[in-house]
Amino acid sequence: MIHDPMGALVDDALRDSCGEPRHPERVVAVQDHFVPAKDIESANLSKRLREFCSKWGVKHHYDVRWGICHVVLPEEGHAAPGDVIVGTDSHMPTLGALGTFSVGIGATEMAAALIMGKLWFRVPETILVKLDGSLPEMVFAKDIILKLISMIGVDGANYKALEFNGSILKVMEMDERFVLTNMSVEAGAKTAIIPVDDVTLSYLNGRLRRAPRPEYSDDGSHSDEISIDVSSLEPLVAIPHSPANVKPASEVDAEIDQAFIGSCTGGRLKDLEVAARILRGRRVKEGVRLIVIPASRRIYLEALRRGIIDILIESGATIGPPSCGPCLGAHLGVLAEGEVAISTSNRNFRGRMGHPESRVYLASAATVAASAVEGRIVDPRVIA
Ligand SMILES: CC(C)[C@H](C(=O)O)[C@@H](O)C(=O)O
Ligand code: SF4
Repeated sequence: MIHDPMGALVDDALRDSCGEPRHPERVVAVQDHFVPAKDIESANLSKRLREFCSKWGVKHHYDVRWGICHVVLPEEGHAAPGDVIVGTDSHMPTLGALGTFSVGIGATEMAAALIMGKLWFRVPETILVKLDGSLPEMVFAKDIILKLISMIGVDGANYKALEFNGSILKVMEMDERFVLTNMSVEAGAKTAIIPVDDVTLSYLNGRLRRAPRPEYSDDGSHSDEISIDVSSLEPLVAIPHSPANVKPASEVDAEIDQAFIGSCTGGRLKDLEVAARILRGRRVKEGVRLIVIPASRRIYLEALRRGIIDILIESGATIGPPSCGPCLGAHLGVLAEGEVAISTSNRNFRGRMGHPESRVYLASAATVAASAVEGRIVDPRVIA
């Protein structure tokens, strides 16, 4: 997978190596970060990726409108259990929720992978993360993964694989599973995986382009094990400037300027649905900007059909086109100096969503929606 911010670099690296893609039919290109183009530089990047695709015969090219790569690949059937997938984005492990081995790589490695059709990896050790219990009201996968990151730290899983298992997975839908694998990266994980089960197979039904070949861990193959009883969790927030800096939402005291519901870990249908449940019949606080960006056009369409978008707009939200949007401070909601945002995205590093003196808090869609109503960070159970 190659996307718009990296396509030009991959093209340069290919040219420097005098090579060409061996299997263009295995390449997927997605225009998602700076779309629709926000300035001349991003327009040029998008153009370079388009030219790359036509030059090398890359047919799976998802241009402006399709959505974010980590959402589009699974939706369009490009991630099958057992696949080894590489992509020029750090959140590639998201696809591990479908039982793939998926990792992020740089442009030169991508050039090598394209030319050779293979890459070298050291097999990562696997930490088993056992999630048992039952999720309390208004507690979601985002709260579970924030809890895990706070327990092991931003380097706690460096070059390791995180495997999620336990009784909670049996009742966890795909939209939530992707949140766990996506944000494993924020704990340093090389990749993440969830064993393929009926939930995976029913999600894949009708989408897949090839037969699934699920792989399962051997007994005793994990280097470590972490258990979390999710019954004891409450809505959590990562406070600036680290995803490991986690506190209960009820203990955070912060007024907000902007609330963002979107990104590859917070713009799925489930997130929009949960937000609409809270925002129905309520108004976003005067002075707060609520920006909602469905992570793909399929999600956008489904949210329209279900009346979710109406509820969000009536509450005062602005809806943006499927893209990464403000997640990396690119466009559609960049923060000014001193501004504070709460966001369903995955990173709150200094300056991530705009000015270095802005502050970003991370939370579930429920916590973000409730905070938009109150104008300050709150535990969503106070208004749910
Ligand atoms: C721009 C891209 C290379 C980057 C990444 O690899 O993660 C982005 O998606 C991010 O989330 O910071
Ligand atoms: S939504 Fe954010 S985290 Fe995800 S790929 Fe885009 S910029 Fe990266």
